[in-house]
Amino acid sequence: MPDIVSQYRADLLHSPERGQIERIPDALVSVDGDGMITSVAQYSAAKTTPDTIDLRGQGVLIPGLVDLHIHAPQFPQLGMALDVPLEDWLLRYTFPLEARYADLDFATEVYGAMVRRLLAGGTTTAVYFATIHAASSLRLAEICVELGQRALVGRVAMDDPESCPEYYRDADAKTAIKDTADFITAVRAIPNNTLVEATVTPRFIPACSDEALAGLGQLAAEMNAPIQTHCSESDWEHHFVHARCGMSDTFALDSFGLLTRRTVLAHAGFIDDDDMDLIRARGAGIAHCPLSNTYFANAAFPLRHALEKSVRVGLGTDISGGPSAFLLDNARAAVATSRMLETGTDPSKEQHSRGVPESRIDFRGAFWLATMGGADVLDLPVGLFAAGRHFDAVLVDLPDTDLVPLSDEDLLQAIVMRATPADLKATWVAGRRVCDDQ
Ligand SMILES: Nc1nc2[nH]cnc2c(=O)[nH]1
Repeated sequence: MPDIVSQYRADLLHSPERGQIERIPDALVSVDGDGMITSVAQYSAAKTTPDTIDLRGQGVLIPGLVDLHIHAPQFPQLGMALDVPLEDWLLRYTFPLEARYADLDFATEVYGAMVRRLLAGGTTTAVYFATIHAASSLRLAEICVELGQRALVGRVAMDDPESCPEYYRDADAKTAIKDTADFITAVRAIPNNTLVEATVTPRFIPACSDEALAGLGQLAAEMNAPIQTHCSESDWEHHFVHARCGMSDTFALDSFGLLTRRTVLAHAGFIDDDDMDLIRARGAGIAHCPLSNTYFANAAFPLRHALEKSVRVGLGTDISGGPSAFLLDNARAAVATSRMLETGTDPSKEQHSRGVPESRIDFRGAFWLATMGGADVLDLPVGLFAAGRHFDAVLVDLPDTDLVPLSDEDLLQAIVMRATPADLKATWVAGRRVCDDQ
């Protein structure tokens, strides 16, 4: 095992179990040359080196945030074009923007700016959809390696001429599958790449032919690759798949070999109990994107029900279906939408018939989703300060927290509910400080 190369003296705040938080004041975190935590101890009891980095008085250290769903090419339209339904949005705004990534210079500029912005916002692990373009999708993976962000990156497959415009689609199913295989091989060949993995990425069932979906399922199995796609996102999408496949997205994806332990399903707002049981049985996970769902989903994802059925769930910003690149905006939106689902929203209805009882989560659950929940979906050893986990961390210095004494719970609630990117003072991924200008 590599020797200890860094030690951090800091106040730690993390969530080992859903619903629980743990604060370790004045801790010493030891990290080896691979960026792996070797021990977490009380400072007074620990053996230190003279170079220990003392973060006391500069804020509290939380685990890095895990964003399970980002459309990297949509970063330039963040906060825009949210006034139309999903199916119009794709055709009017999003496909024309994504088509521009045939231009490698444009891709390099946008992807560099975006990865820097996300690191400054504490996103240490990101799951990206890129575009259909092999070269610029590879450039995104290279930029993540260079700037030090842990990531899963997918070259998007979409070949169905019925739903994808001629100017932006794969020529046919064979091209979609071959370009995906070549992309995975190319990402695996990036020099010094310990951070980025390539995914098989059928955009969603409506954009792909059956031949492409089946071929991509087979490819994922052959190359042991992770998979990401959209699932039961909106009324339109959910009914489209039922009409075409005669079953839900979940069952259809499974029939194509696309529902595995390594699958991340974005949104999943319309999944029912049978879908949840199948998702749990296959071990797939869900990227819950509450801000995006507000605009495109037509309903609130039954988050707590899914968690109580032991479905693995984390959070996604869904840039740019959601208007914020900051994952904690989605953590607080997850709290808000779960409470609206529980209470209901139509005041003309009686209280007892207005909502779905026992739907709410609180700030503890939201913090867990943003850290450990995402780590769990990806089976990555991040999300927690413990030996054997990567040192992916964020230093948060929330203003005005010294005006009255705060309990650990108060401090965490304040971070989850009101921190902004400006309150994040440093970000580390695998022991490397990746953000100097916060
Ligand atoms: N939110 C969202 N849903 C999709 N479904 C298919 N493509 C997309 C996309 O880019 N964003």
